[in-house]
Amino acid sequence: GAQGIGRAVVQSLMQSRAQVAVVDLNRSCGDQCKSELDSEFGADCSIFLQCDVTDADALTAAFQTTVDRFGHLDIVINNAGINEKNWEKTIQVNLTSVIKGTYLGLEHMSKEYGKGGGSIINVSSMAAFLHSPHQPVYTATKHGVIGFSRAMADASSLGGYGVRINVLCPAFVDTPLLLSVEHEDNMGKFVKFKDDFKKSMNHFGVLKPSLIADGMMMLITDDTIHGAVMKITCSKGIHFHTYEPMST
Ligand SMILES: NC(=O)C1=CN([C@@H]2O[C@H](COP(=O)(O)OP(=O)(O)OC[C@H]3O[C@@H](n4cnc5c(N)ncnc54)[C@H](O)[C@@H]3O)[C@@H](O)[C@H]2O)C=CC1
Ligand SMILES: CCCCC/C=C\C=C\C(=O)C/C=C\C/C=C\CCCC(=O)O
Repeated sequence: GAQGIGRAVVQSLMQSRAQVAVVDLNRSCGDQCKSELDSEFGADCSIFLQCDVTDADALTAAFQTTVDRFGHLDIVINNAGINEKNWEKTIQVNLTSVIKGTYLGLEHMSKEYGKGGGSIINVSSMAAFLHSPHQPVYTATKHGVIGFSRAMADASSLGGYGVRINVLCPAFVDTPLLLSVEHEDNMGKFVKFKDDFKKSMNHFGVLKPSLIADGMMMLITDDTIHGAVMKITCSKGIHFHTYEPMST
């Protein structure tokens, strides 16, 4: 992502000397991000690929271009997310593309395909632990990201893929996405709940994108973390969700 949480994560990755492909639909935002990265880190360390993640062929090509440019892939972050009145599109971006991005990441990193392993982080939300009236379809997609990612993490363990798969669930973060709550195009009929949504933001507080990047770097660098669901909130900071063990 060229803005918001994605932009903060790119900054942290590049400060850690990673080479990064920034994939985003928004060309002007991507060009600005690339020019900032070139000034700070040099032009060879990043590429910007304009791509709609819901276009399966374009996403496949973006992965291939990244591997062609940098030689191999170690980390995939499926971060794109929207909240739109067009709820089917919301599902395509927030869930279907996360699944596609995970499968493509595995094609390029899994030992099953003779590759060297890696790390995939899928971005969900604390909305997956609430059932607020402001965003039913957005909430459903974020539940879906957790279910899919945990199941794929188990598949990776069982199949010896050598790929860690984790989920990151932020509470409210100060990014342009929060502004969507004001717009009927985004909220549809739920726009009438916007004041309630803002009350919830005031109650729970709003996080800085840099803290989400810190959590992301923890998931990337700690190779003991696999199948985990990281939550980041104002009250508890970076912590992990705990699940009841399955009955035997
Ligand atoms: N901001 C918040 O309060 C929270 C955000 N999240 C999640 O974090 C992720 C990032 O969100 P933010 O940075 O806040 O949003 P943002 O709106 O600032 O950035 C999202 C980026 O995704 C890109 N994008 C949207 N549709 C795309 C598509 N079809 N193909 C490619 N790129 C596309 C946008 O151009 C934008 O650069 C999302 O998955 C969001 O659901 C989770 C919890 C809280
Ligand atoms: C109203 C729809 C807008 C959807 C897109 C905008 C914002 C997205 C926000 C989130 O994903 C986060 C949503 C809900 C969780 C927020 C806070 C919970 C904190 C719980 C706690 O601190 O214990």
